[in-house]
Amino acid sequence: MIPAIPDSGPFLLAGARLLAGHCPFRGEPVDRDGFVLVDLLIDGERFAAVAPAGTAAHPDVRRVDLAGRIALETFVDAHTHLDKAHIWRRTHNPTGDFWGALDAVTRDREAHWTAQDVAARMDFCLRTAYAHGSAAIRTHIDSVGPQTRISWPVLAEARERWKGRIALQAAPLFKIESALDAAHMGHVEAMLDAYGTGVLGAVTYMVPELGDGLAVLFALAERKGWDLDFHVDESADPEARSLRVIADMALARRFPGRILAGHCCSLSVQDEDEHKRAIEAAARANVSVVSLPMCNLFLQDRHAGRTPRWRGVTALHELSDAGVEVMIASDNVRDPFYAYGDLDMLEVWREGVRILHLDYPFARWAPVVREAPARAMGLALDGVRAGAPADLVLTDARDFTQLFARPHADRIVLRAGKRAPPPPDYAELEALGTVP
Ligand SMILES: O=c1cc[nH]c(=O)[nH]1
Repeated sequence: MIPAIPDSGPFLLAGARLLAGHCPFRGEPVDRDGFVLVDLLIDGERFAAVAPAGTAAHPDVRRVDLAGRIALETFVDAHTHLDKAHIWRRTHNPTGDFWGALDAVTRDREAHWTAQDVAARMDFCLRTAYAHGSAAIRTHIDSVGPQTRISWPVLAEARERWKGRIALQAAPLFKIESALDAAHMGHVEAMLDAYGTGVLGAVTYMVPELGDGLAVLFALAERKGWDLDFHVDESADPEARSLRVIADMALARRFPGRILAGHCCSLSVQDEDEHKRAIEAAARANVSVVSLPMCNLFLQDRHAGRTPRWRGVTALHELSDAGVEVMIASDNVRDPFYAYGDLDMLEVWREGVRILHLDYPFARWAPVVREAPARAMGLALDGVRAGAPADLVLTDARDFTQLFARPHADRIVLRAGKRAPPPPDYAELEALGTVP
């Protein structure tokens, strides 16, 4: 059990196991998993000192002996859908596949997504993510028909309310064909101007309008100085090749912003030539890729009466080896696209390790839940160093297999030196009317 943490500082967390890459000093012994042992002095909201274990003796300060337990930095979740979350009991996915999800969400959105409904579910999500240790989140916002004008003000209000605790970004979500509809794009542009976070996006797949639709989005993003974030080739069809189309367009236009491509599932079922060409193009165009391992495992290769043979995830190792910035994220939570999940990046990491083999060595992949998504989102993170906010996720694990063997529901999330509240109770969802 993790020892009790004082309610107020100053206090010393002695003998914490911190990833060497997160440690502000060098020269201390690094263990087989890539951790160093450190002492962390916390005073008020900030770290007052970070020192090699055993060297920060403060006789007047309360000492908590972590005895080699792992202390992680907070997480960054670059791809979520806070506007859809927790609608499962109201509208489930009868087939469990992608098309069943799309149809169910459309029905639920048209019937229920008032500002109040979206705001309540979004706030539940943010409290959950905060409790699990996330400090930054990007959500996609379904921007279709009248929903566009309902959801964006809600997002802006949540963003303001969570400022300083969770950095919240958002990208609009609509089919790429809709980029050719001037009225639709007028609404999207107006909402992003008023309430957006400088990120434009859409869902891309192999429709005849793909090139023209992308050109509209690239041109708008260039004019506004926005980044781009796409849902790309979320499919088992090897002919789904929009990742390369996006990368080629970025190169041709010398796009100056950041581009994040989510899913890219079909990349891992393409023939060797196409697979290589797409990866090379993504690397040259500086397109980052976020894999959504839990949602892909749920939706992809699902056929009634047949056991799945494919994990559904993109070629993350090959992308990383080619120099593409790669990361993993939560994606959907208890909605028709994914029936489970809890905006818990430690769960995403644990499942990512298993589904995508993000181990051997574990530490090489640790940036996929923090540094890589932060770069893709353009965020500057405070690390563990004297003067920085005392933000940590304390666990009972002492090595990576202990970290990934258990869910660590007993973790202690420290934000600005104080223990974060636990995740909200599901009973709240009943009271919010999100459950029939
Ligand atoms: O919400 C969505 C939309 C598209 N694809 C997903 O995985 N989730």
